[in-house]
Amino acid sequence: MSRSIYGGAVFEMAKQQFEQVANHLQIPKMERDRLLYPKRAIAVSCPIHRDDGRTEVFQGYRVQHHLTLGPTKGGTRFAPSVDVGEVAALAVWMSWKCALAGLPYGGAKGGITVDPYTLSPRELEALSRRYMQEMIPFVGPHTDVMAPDMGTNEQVMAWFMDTYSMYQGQTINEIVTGKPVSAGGTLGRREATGRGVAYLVGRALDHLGVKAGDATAIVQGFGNVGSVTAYSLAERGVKITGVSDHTAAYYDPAGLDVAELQRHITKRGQLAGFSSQSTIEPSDLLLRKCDVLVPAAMEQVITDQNAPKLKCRILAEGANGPTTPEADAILDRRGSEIFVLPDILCNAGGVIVSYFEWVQDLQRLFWEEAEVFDRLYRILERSFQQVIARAKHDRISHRMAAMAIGVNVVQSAKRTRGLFP
Ligand SMILES: NC(=O)C1=CN([C@@H]2O[C@H](COP(=O)(O)OP(=O)(O)OC[C@H]3O[C@@H](n4cnc5c(N)ncnc54)[C@H](O)[C@@H]3O)[C@@H](O)[C@H]2O)C=CC1
Ligand SMILES: O=C(O)CCC(=O)C(=O)O
Repeated sequence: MSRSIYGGAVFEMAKQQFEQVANHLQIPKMERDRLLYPKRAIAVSCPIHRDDGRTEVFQGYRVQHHLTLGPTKGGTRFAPSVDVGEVAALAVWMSWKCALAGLPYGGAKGGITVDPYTLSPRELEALSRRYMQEMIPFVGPHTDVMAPDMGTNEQVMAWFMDTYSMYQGQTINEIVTGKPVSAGGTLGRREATGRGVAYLVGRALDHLGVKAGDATAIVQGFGNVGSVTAYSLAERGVKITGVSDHTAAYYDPAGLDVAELQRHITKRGQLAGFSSQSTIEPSDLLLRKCDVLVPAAMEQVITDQNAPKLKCRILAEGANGPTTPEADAILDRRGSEIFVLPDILCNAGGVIVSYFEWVQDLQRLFWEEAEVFDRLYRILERSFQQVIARAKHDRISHRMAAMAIGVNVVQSAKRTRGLFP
């Protein structure tokens, strides 16, 4: 690629990971740009009226990585960090994630550069609707299907679906996933990512011969992924000793009450103010001793600075891209000390159940919750087994194995369709 619009540390990280796996797979140089660089990137300006009467314009993006296997699929992030590079990296990771799980999708991701915590509910609705309105020419149930990510939720998905449907003159549920059940969503999507993380942690504990009832876990981020992961791990008997969000971090070796934490969040909207006794420095949280460490917030929180000091047995990546390549190299050197569940495997529960939601919407035929989770766990189990086997066979890390499987799927589909070069 001569010059690209994709810059920044997060895209560099996705690129570095891809180059490593491409070297391992001996992918010819001329094929690499085709696999890595996104098909399309859309940038839009979203003006809204603020509650104080001002007009403010927010920048929005959507990056569609490849359309080789079907429509593109991925979440929409509302966060101050959002830029085209971050969104592109997340779209690339979505592609490897969908391919590893065997879903008929390419990856996409979108977002708005905004701190959603500073918006009133009316402003959030106006911005969500304006963003979808601007995206209408570029998305569709068979082109690109959005879903939630950081800073967005079921309500935002309902506004997206409603805005798109109003412009089409009919209800089109299948334009987004992660909707409320009352607006054509599926049972289980809200919990899918966190329950998937907990399922895979259970499998990793089995692998290490550790009983869930003897294990402890620390979870960074207490939003959709973090809170459901904490809850589901606690249900499996794991003691939750640490949690954090963007406002506070708590650690108690005796265990924290996840239901209490959830009630506090529902009331206050943030973890701050939960307890004065167990409060600790957020940066310390990741370094506390535990069996399972779950980063479930931002990218690049496990770095070359803290990777040598991690005291966990399992690193379960609920977040996308929490571990930098430099940290990965350190974890590799630490060998079997830390069992890594890489992001594209660990947090795939969300997009897998999104796929189920899309299928149900297209068919207008809805499943029982038990069927959703039974099918989810079967796919996760297959992916887990494939990653473990590939890592062992090729003598590579779990991340490289997961990516190798995903990249191979996309590469072979491109070759078969004749889209290369
Ligand atoms: N929502 C989903 O279905 C999926 C989300 N993910 C990934 O999981 C991660 C979290 O996403 P969601 O839970 O959906 O977002 P969310 O918006 O529901 O929650 C994010 C959480 O992270 C916390 N947070 C933000 N900055 C932080 C910081 N500096 N330190 C500690 N906590 C911080 C927030 O306070 C909040 O508790 C992201 O990386 C996202 O891309 C991955 C797969 C699916
Ligand atoms: O549910 C989806 O379609 C995508 C979820 C997502 O954004 C992710 O897996 O990172």
